[in-house]
Amino acid sequence: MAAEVVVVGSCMTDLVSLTTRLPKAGETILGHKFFVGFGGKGANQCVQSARLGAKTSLICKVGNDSFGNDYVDNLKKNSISTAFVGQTADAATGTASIIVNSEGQNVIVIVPGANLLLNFEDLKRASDVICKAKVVVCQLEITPAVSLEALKMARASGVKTLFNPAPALADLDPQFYTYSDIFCCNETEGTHRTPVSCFLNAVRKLLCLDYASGLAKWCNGSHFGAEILTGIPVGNLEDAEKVGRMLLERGCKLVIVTLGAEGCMMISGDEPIPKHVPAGKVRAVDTTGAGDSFVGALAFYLAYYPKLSMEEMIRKSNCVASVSVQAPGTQSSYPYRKDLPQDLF
Ligand SMILES: Nc1ncnc2c1ncn2[C@@H]1O[C@H](COP(=O)(O)OP(=O)(O)OP(=O)(O)O)[C@@H](O)[C@H]1O
Ligand SMILES: [K+]
Repeated sequence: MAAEVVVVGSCMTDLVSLTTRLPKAGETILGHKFFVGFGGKGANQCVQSARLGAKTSLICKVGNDSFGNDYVDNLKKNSISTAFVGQTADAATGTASIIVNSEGQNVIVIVPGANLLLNFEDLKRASDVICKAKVVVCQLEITPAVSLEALKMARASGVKTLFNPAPALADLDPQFYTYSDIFCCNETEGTHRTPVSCFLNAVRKLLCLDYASGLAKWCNGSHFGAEILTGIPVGNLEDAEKVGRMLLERGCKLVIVTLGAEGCMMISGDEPIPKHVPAGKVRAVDTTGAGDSFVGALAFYLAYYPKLSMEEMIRKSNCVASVSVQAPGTQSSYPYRKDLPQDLF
């Protein structure tokens, strides 16, 4: 049976070492803890969608190495089709190597590796699954031209396209706006949290195994945002509305700006008056990966509950993402359908 939600995107292995201080150039120091986690925006979003019950397929590329093998196992454990997960001998599985000291400072090296080898040929091979999907979801952690091509293939078959422009590119190809049915970006870092507070929350929960990819994005400044796309810093709802209008003018049909604890702002050509869809009040322990939880949930609702209003889909996706912020880590914090209030389904 065809997958209803198809994600074309990244897989990253997070390699995290905790030390008391950061090493100087040429120095060797001892760390006190090491852990490995599963990350990458494409995989994260696909995992959240699958955990809500969506039939999913991830189109991605990992290395022909132990990290790649482990990642394929992780996807299978989440009931995701790996029919179009390529393994290449030409690059290693994408990694984020992160060293964090006890003050929360870090050094990070991201090697996208195999993610950047996902190519047009791979999409062609998967064209049947892309064209039969209900929703195709893309981000920017693979070669942007490949994401754009996937959106075009989906659009040509009348498949709904959900695009999450993360991490942000200042010079995003304008075709991304016109080929996105739903363009879902976050605000730029607001006052509701900082990378360091986000990180400290995560470290307090040392049991977490896979927060690092998200952390890496916060800390290396590649965290995408409405601000990077439009030049407008989003500090409040009005700013978010301005950003939404600007993105609509660039050709998007519907724009969602996620606002952390404040939920989301949505605006569309059909409903040009911006609408705030608040999230419920929860005690957040680690917001890492919330954006991917939201996008994965939205893809699920678009595919399985197409008759719901967009506002209702966003409200439900807010509920799912707000559960993820109450647990440490990224994929490890994503809820399963059985653990959620059944009125979400
Ligand atoms: N503190 C919070 N309380 C409740 N819900 C939250 C909170 N933080 C995030 N969320 C939910 O998660 C969604 C996405 O959050 P956010 O806007 O922070 O995305 P993001 O910046 O892409 O996150 P990240 O980069 O950490 O994955 C929000 O729209 C909301 O539904
Ligand atoms: K989390």
